[in-house]
Amino acid sequence: MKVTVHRKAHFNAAHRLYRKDWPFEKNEEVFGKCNNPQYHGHNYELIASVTGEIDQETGFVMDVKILKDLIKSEVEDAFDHKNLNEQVPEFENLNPTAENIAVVIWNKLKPKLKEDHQLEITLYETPRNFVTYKGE
Ligand SMILES: Nc1nc2c(c(=O)[nH]1)N=C([C@H](O)[C@H](O)COP(=O)(O)OP(=O)(O)OP(=O)(O)O)CN2
Ligand SMILES: [Zn+2]
Repeated sequence: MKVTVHRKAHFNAAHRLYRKDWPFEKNEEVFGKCNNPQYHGHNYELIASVTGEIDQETGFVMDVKILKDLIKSEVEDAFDHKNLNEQVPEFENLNPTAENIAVVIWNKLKPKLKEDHQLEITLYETPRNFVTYKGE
């Protein structure tokens, strides 16, 4: 019997959507206002969902306090109040779209979980735009 534990978190970050190897005009055509060199920010809302068997002794799939601390050390400390393009090494050559941010978060958290735990990341970039990634 598998159960999923969810933990919500948030971080604020600035970004610009563009490719360094494209001319400004092409970035403008593809990414529009998100290509503004002045950057813009989002209040990202994150949901990390861990699925696994309930431990019969503790009754936990995973202690949520441990998940909370992992999200803080791996995501919030790294991304909160940062310029993703300029200050977060993972995005030096990776466009910080919601899709790519979700994959980066999954890659940071998954190795910290038990091997038989599945992880799904839900990332809201705005209240109406969100992505999900579960490592497939
Ligand atoms: N597939 C993606 N498309 C877009 C992404 C993304 O990460 N993945 N990101 C952006 C922009 O960064 C930004 O999120 C879009 O802002 P905006 O269009 O203003 O979003 P809103 O939800 O505020 O827009 P409403 O029209 O008010 O719903 C663009 N595309
Ligand atoms: Zn944006």
